[in-house]
Amino acid sequence: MKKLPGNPANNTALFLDFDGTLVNIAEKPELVVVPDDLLATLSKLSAKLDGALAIVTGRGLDVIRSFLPLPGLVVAAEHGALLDPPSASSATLPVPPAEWRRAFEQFVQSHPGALAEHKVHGLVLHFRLAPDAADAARCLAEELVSQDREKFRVVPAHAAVEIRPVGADKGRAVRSLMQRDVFRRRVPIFIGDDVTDEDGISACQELSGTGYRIPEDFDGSPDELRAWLQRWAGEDVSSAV
Ligand SMILES: O=P(O)(O)OC[C@H]1O[C@H](O[C@H]2O[C@H](CO)[C@@H](O)[C@H](O)[C@H]2O)[C@H](O)[C@@H](O)[C@@H]1O
Repeated sequence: MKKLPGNPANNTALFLDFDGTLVNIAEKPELVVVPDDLLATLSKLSAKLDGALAIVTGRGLDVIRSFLPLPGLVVAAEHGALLDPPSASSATLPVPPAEWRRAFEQFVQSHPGALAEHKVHGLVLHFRLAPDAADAARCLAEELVSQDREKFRVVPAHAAVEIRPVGADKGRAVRSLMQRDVFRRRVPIFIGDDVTDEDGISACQELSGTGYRIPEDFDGSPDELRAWLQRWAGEDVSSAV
């Protein structure tokens, strides 16, 4: 376990993952609960960091904006495939073929409890409520991606498997955001919980920053992270956790 900075420097650029990091994992993607005070904490921290705070998530852009409706909050959605505000130079990534979307829907029909999540550039097959379908879900994703490995890849997720464009990863998102005036010359910190967050942590380390992991550094608990963020934001956390 790394020692957490009690009071991180104000020249930090802070990159936060969403699911399993800012909010607890839920049985279905739409069931996550955003605690009442989280928006106020993020808003205060963003102001403290002069806007150098970004949410870097696998969620779709509209979805994350609906969970965190904070004007001016920088977001990298779909693992960095979509930046908001967008980059002038952002490359256009491919979208999955309609047949792949249909194949996921057919899978869901024949595997009760499984869920298909459709994003602009990616597709997720969730099996948290259908654990027996895990192997078949992974096989289907691999089979589809084998048709176009130049453009797409399969990425494991928490109780899910995702098809994602080659070139969409959280490290790329961090490097791109760090070139913006708001983030440039700051010390980046990435906080995440999952294998997809490792790209973001590595990018921060390359840029002389660091990363923290929920399992090791926050006792496996988004509650602990939120309390730490609240203290950093200057809030009273005595009754918050
Ligand atoms: O990058 P993140 O913000 O961590 O998003 C990763 C994926 O999170 C969501 O799925 C995961 O969380 C769900 C809600 O807790 C859970 O039900 C599911 O089992 C997890 O895999 C989201 O649905 C995906 O789109 C994100 O890529």
